[in-house]
Amino acid sequence: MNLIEAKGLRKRFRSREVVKGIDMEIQQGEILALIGTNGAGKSTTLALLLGILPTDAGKITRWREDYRAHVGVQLQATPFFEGYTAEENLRLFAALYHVKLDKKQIDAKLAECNLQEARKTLASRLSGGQQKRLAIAVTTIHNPDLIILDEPASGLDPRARQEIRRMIQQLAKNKVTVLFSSHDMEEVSRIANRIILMHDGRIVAQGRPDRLLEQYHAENLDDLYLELTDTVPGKETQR
Ligand SMILES: Nc1ncnc2c1ncn2[C@@H]1O[C@H](COP(=O)(O)OP(=O)(O)OP(=O)(O)O)[C@@H](O)[C@H]1O
Repeated sequence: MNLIEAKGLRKRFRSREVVKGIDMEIQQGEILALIGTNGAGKSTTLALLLGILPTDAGKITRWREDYRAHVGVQLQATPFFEGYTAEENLRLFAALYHVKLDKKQIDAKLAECNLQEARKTLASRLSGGQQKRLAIAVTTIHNPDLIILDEPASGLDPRARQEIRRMIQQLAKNKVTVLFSSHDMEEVSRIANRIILMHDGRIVAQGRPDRLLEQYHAENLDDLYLELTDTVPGKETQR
C-alpha cells in the first residue's frame, strides 16, 4: 500500500520552477531516502507532499483524510522547550499532541532514544547526538504512521550516527514508515530500502540501492550520485 502517491507535481516560486513534474510514492513500511544536490527541490517536494505548500500542478493521493495527525516531521533545527529537561520536553510534546503518557511509557520512550541517563539534563545542554535522538522521540510521540526526518544525522560523529540509524531501524520494525533526507551516501546505503535521487527539480533515479547500482553500473552510491547530478541546474538533464 502507498501512504502517499504524487503524480506530475510542479511548483514555481515567482518565475522559477523548482519542482518540474515529479511522480513518486511513499510505500507503507519502507525506509525511503530522498537525496540530491543542494537546491534540487527536496524540501519543497516534502512540503508539497505534506500539504504545507499548495501545488501548481499535479495530483497527490494520501492514505487518509486526517493524515496530518498521523505524520511526524522533524526539520533540521528542532526547537525544544528551552529551560526544560529531556524528560519534561517529552511530556510537553505529548501534551501538545494530546497524548497521555504514564511513567512507564515515558521510561520506555527515554530508553528507545537511549536518554535514560540524560533524562534530567536540560535539552539545551544535551550533546548533538542526544538532541537529535530526543528530536526523533518527540517526532514519534503520537505514534504516527509516517515520519519525515530532514538530515537526521548531519554533523554527528560515527557513533552518534549509528545510534540514529538504530532508532530509524527500530521505528521501521515497529511499522512506522520513514522518509529521510541526507547528503551522506554511506548512511543512505546502510539503512534505506529505497532511494529517490533529485536534481534540478526532477527525479533522476529511484529504486532499491542495489538495483540502482546494477542499473547504472556504479560501484557505490557516491559514484551514482556524481554521475546523475553532473549537469548545470537549468540546463536539460542528460537522461
Ligand atoms: N519560499 C521560497 N521562495 C522562493 N524560492 C524558494 C522558496 N523555497 C525554496 N526556494 C528555492 O527553491 C529551490 C529548491 O529549494 P529546496 O529547499 O526545495 O531544495 P533542497 O533540495 O531541499 O536543498 P538543500 O539540500 O540545500 O536543503 C532553491 O533554489 C530555493 O532557493
